[in-house]
Amino acid sequence: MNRFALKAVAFDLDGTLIDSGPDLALAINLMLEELSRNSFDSAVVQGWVGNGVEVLIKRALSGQQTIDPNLDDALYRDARARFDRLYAENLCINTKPYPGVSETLEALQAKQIPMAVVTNKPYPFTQALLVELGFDRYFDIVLGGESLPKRKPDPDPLQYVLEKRALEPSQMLMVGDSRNDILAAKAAGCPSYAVTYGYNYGVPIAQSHPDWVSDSICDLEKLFD
Ligand SMILES: O=C(O)COP(=O)(O)O
Ligand SMILES: [Mg+2]
Repeated sequence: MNRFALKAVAFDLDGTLIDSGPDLALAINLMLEELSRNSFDSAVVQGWVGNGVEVLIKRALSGQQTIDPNLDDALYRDARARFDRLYAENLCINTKPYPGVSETLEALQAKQIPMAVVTNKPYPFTQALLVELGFDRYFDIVLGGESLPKRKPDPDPLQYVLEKRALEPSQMLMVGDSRNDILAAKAAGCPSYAVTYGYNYGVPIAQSHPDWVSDSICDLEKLFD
């Protein structure tokens, strides 16, 4: 992979820039409680993060990673309304940036590297968290999981950013924690950098064959020297 071609970065959010899993699990368990359903260990719920809120809620209602094909749509819609309220109320209780994230964003901005957020998290939660954590000033493009008709692992959100920036796929690095990020990057033709600390359904991210894999986001900045 020719790192010298790199001119821009697209970052995943949950599990890459911020450890939002505990607050997502809290909101899911409060939602399940309101629906008089059993709650789950935070770690179990965090293992279901990565395909957006609809899939997360459907997994929670199914009680497992594989969504029950007979899940009632009215139940989902009721649960979604409850989750949206409960997560908005508990958005940033325990959510914090991973080590090295602030320094990396600062260093890339100093190098004038354009940065985008491409997340499967709904846009309103994404934007509110970026503002709350003081990260919104780093990103001129922020796409949520419901911003476009298709989300990661489809390449569409990355292609949208490439078009806006008039860049070739090889010029934009996708940075993520889950196989959906790496699949989206490969489908768009973008190189990918995976961090090992996020949420990837308990599977090592190296199995998705990113171009770079690291325990830390700090190594990323050196690719832009
Ligand atoms: O909300 C999710 O399911 C995951 O969000 P992410 O794409 O930022 O990891
Ligand atoms: Mg993620």
